[in-house]
Amino acid sequence: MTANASSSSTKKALKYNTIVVKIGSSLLTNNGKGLDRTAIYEWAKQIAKLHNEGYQVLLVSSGAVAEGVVRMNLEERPKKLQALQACAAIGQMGLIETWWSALIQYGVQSAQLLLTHDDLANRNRYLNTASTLNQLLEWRVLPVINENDTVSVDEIKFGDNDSLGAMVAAMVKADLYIILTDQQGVFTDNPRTNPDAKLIKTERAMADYLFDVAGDGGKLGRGGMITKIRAARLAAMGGCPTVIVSGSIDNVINRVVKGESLGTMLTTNDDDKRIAKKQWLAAHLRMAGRLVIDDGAVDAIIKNNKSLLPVGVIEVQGDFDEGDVVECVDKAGVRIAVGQVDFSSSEAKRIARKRNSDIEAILGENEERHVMVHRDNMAIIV
Ligand SMILES: Nc1ncnc2c1ncn2[C@@H]1O[C@H](COP(=O)(O)OP(=O)(O)O)[C@@H](O)[C@H]1O
Ligand SMILES: N[C@@H](CCC(=O)OP(=O)(O)O)C(=O)O
Repeated sequence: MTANASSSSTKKALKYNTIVVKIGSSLLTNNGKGLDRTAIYEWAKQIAKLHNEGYQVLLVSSGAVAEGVVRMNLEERPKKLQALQACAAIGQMGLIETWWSALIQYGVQSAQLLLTHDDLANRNRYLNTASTLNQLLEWRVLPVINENDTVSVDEIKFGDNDSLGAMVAAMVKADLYIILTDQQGVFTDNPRTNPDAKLIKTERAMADYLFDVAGDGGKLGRGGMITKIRAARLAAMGGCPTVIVSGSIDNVINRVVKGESLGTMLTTNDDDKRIAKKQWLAAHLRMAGRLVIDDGAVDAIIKNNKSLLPVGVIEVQGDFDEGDVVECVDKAGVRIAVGQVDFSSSEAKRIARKRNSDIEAILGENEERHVMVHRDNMAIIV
């Protein structure tokens, strides 16, 4: 991300440059009585301080539905999707108005971004979103992000803001993702039901046992600890560590950013990045296209852990861009792998079955790409 010129000298000394802070419904809402404005003003103060010190802070804020429920005097969170969406539309007004008023007190201008999963999965929309975010950060405007609940249905929704925050962290190459919640961090069991549960201070985001200890959320939030662990893994894929911590601790955001050990730190390293990427690919539901590959390519991928080269591609199906996730199937149509393709579908069609030495002649001089799907960007399925 582009740094603000005036703050670049400060930034060099900072441990973290770009930070995504996510605040969940269970914290933002005053025990079901609408937005906790006092708490929001307190977090705004902390965030503004970091922003004014030269950090790039992005905020992912839940709370729209919970605020909508209160504004409509409903007894409880509705079950029907359209009523939830309507509540979100009502509550989002209050949410963004509160954040704007709180941040502007400290001279921090803010902007609202409402995103869906599709906006980040579709390459064109991803690039548009990324360039808007870039422009806002360059102007030193603080993005306040929530899911676009109006258009979110199963297929295109994040379902929880924990993963939305992680995707944003990956997009801006954040160096820290902070999830504020209503517990001290991740415990060895749900602390609501087990008073003997112990706080986990630090762990690899990819540690599998975390899924065994993480349970569901409370009444107002939805995802619970499971979605936070999943989100930390998504962030890990981009090399970004996650801290899950209580939003009620005094000056918590600044203290975590300054390196104090609070809550649970979920770390990542290069190996974990690779594992997380492969898991993310394997979990991908919507394929942008399909590459039919020959037997030699199947062997190279499965037995020899090689990348897929254009020469092994028999047929290219679908309309996709460079970087999209496609499936690789054998001649019988059996899925062998999924991966991020290095060429658009129109380019891929022109170089299918061609040797690497022919690619420059087909796609133009100085063409440096020669791998259809790199093994680091591929998850083997069989
Ligand atoms: N192992 C665990 N450690 C901590 N909290 C847990 C654990 N398992 C389940 N939880 C639950 O997750 C809740 C936080 O998730 P959630 O209610 O979705 O909050 P938010 O609105 O902040 O996203 C906690 O209140 C707690 O009841
Ligand atoms: N977009 C929804 C977010 C719901 C949600 O995921 O909440 P949480 O699990 O508390 O972060 C809202 O603003 O109400």
